[in-house]
Amino acid sequence: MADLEERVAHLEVDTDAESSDEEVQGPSNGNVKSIKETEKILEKYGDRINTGSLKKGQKVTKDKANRATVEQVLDPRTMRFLAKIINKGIISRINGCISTGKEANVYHGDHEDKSINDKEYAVKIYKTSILVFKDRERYVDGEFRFRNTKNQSNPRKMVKVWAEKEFRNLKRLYMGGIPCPEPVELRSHVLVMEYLTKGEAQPSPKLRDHAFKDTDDIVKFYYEMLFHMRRMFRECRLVHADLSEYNSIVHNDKLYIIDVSQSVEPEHPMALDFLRMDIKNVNDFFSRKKINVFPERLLFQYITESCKVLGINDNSVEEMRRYLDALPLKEDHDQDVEDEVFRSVHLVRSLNHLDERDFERFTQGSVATFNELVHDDESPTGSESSSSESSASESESDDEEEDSEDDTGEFTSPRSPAAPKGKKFEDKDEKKARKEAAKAAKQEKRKTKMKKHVKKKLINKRKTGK
Ligand SMILES: Nc1ncnc2c1ncn2[C@@H]1O[C@H](COP(=O)(O)OP(=O)(O)OP(=O)(O)O)[C@@H](O)[C@H]1O
Ligand SMILES: [Mg+2]
Repeated sequence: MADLEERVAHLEVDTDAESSDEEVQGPSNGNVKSIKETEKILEKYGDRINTGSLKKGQKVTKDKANRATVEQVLDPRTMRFLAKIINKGIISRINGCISTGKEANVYHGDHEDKSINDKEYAVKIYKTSILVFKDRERYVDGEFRFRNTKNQSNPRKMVKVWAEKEFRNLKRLYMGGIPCPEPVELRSHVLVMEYLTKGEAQPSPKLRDHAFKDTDDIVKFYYEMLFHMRRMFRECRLVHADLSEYNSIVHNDKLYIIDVSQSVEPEHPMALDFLRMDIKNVNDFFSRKKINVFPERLLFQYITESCKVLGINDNSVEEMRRYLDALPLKEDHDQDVEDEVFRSVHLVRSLNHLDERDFERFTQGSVATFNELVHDDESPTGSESSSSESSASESESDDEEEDSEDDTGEFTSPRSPAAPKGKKFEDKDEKKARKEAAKAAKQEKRKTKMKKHVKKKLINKRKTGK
């Protein structure tokens, strides 16, 4: 690990140097000096940069025509940052583009002289188009680490923050031992990282394009994905927030996580919503591969709960696997409804995050708190971790009545308060009377309880109404 720390520790984000540099030189203010400077850079590097799509075994072309395209694709500022990266000796050329996304383009870079450096790099260059920003704000707002990000409307500043977020998040994953491209260098909105390749400069496939050998192979990658999600949350304190088969790569038969620019810390106001969406996306992909997946609520608990609560040791993949093996799989579509309800619950982190407006609904048991939500009566830990946050449901449910839904369509917490200790000393008659009263209350409640088929219709209506 020391070697790992060394290799990553020196990676300090030196965007400050850039920003001053950028302020002085910024060609956007069109001063003559910077235009001349750009000319010089293009002169020197233009023919070593190929922005066309990367072909198998393609070498960089030297022709002038290529320079024209470079000028179109890479603006002068980007060229300047690229020149710095080349000057630093990390790469000596860009061989082609491996992906053009809505947020960024990813290029393949390496060193012509393999004796100097035989590594290959992915160079991710972020776009500054405003329209992408709308989408990004919600991932930066509420992030403690980026609380001082001012002028979010300034695309150049925002794109730098976005690239810095990805760089820092990648570092956390890399240090946390989660397979991901090693972060190498960040210059403003240009991020250099390890290139995951299957040879001949070709990128290793996304999970979506991986040719699974058999069902065991599919289950293996499903488990690996879940291990990574838990480790990201527990060790790296990150929720990916855009996890899917598009943002994971199968490299050397292992699952790698990429594209962590939007990842947030668990304290982010929407972290738990993002996590539930990640769980849904992962489950959707693997169920399309025809394997039984786990209920989303149980996965949410698996990813977020401490080792103590789950009774596992995170350092043992065996124990993490055994825990999952013991979880009940989703059998039928009924549980799709449960998943849908789980996802629609308005989730507050804990009672002290409860807004005034929610308090009313909480006392009626129609808002779940994070702890309550992930536990049910069966789980051994239910009483332990939620006693502090037990819901105020009016009566104890002795029998296995399934979670009921009140008329707001909200999910009422399945958790009933842990039986007070003193009960075992109460006398027989009193206990009998209490049970009678509880039964009567339950009958009463059952009359207004939403029938399963109605719940289903309600959910479907919501679905089609989308
Ligand atoms: N380090 C890498 N090694 C190999 N391939 C990579 C690497 N990083 C990214 N890629 C490839 O480039 C694609 C886009 O990368 P990424 O998802 O990080 O960018 P993006 O801006 O989110 O693009 P998109 O909008 O398409 O998701 C990935 O799906 C992957 O195929
Ligand atoms: Mg992506």
